[in-house]
Amino acid sequence: MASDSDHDSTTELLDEFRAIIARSQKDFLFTCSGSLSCDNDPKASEDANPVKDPVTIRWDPSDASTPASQCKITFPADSESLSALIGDMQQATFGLGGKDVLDESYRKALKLDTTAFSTNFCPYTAGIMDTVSRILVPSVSENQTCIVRAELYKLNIYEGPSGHFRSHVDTPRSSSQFGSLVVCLPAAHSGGGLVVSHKGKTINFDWGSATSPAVQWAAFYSDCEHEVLQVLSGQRVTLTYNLYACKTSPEPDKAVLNTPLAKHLEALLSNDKFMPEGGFLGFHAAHAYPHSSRSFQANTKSAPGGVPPLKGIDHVLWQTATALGFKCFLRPVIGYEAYEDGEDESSIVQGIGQRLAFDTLGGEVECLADALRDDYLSKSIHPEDVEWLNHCGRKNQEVALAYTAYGNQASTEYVYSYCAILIQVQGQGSETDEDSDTGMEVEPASPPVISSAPFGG
Ligand SMILES: O=C(O)CCC(=O)C(=O)O
Ligand SMILES: [Fe+2]
Repeated sequence: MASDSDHDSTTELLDEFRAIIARSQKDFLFTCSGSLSCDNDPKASEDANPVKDPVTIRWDPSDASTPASQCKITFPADSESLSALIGDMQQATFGLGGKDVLDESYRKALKLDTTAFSTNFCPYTAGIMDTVSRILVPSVSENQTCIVRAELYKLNIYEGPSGHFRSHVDTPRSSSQFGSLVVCLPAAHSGGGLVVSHKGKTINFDWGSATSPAVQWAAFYSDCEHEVLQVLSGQRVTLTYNLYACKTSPEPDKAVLNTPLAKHLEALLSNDKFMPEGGFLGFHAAHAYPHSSRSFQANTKSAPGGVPPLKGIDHVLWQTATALGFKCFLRPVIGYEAYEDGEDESSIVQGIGQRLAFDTLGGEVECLADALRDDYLSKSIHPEDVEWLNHCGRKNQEVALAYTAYGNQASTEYVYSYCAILIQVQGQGSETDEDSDTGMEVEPASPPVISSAPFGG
């Protein structure tokens, strides 16, 4: 039996580790940005001015008799030259509860799909993807390669005086999508700031206030809420891209073991007085992750229960625990209504789902939590059996599984899930048998590998 002093020493270790996690969490960025000058200064070096050729867009005219020469625009562009393009664009919709909706009070913007336009702008040659990989796709060791891919999604124009897009998250197109990239082309406008928020922090990218022509951009984790404020005048022209990541090596990154976080986690987990009966050390993930249906996964090559690319502190904690030899699970945290025996009033309690993919994902967001609860909550572990490193940080009602109520596209295949990372502690007396019943489905291979990246949606 554990004595009082054993208990005190493990409590102290656990509290220290909680403090380290809380501090580290603040260090992680959720967005990055840049500006590429379009001043054609012949003296500027290529590094300082990577957008050498003017950015050009060519598009399909809505009237087939319009000559191709009139369906081309070069940036920086003024209102007059943008008018032909604007005339050939359609109103942009957004996703709400699995349906595409046109509602100008929520989103007023024009769009062209990638089937209807092409551009010479390339985020790789412009150096944007290097910055995005460095900042948003956390470090991988030399023996790990990570493929980061940007897929052009839309051309949008938000026009003054009323273009805007209210708060939403970007609908995940596959479990390997981690982010979104917005590239704002040089065209005069005012207002229209892109405001990105995460855990109480907010950043406003106000591209309309640039004093000289530039291609300005921002990338962010696509589960972060964001909005386009009202454009007051002019035209705000953007290219949007979906960002995908795929780690190709199953090796945990040993470099993470040199951090204070790793030293403390090791001290805690190697202390045989800590959770002597075994159990789980849990962390309410800083980010939400795509939750997909098994039938959808069966049709793609992504493995059921596969772990999506983790973001920020979530990635670091996972890497650290796996590099220390512990098994980790990424699981949805579900809020559901429960009735106490003999009570008439229900209360919202949290449950941990058995896996991050389930059988009956439908279009109706409301059905999702119910379906999940019925599908596998009964078999899963209870949150009270977990030693938590942090609080959930959301009001109980918001712990609901999916929150793509407002997305930028309708989806019935992927929604985001609030998640927990669970680190399995074996305990002294507990079985070490791989097949011991944890109440959890085992991940394939060594997460966070995605064995075959389902690039694209
Ligand atoms: O134009 C922007 O800055 C962002 C647009 C956006 O959020 C979207 O298309 O989903
Ligand atoms: Fe968006």
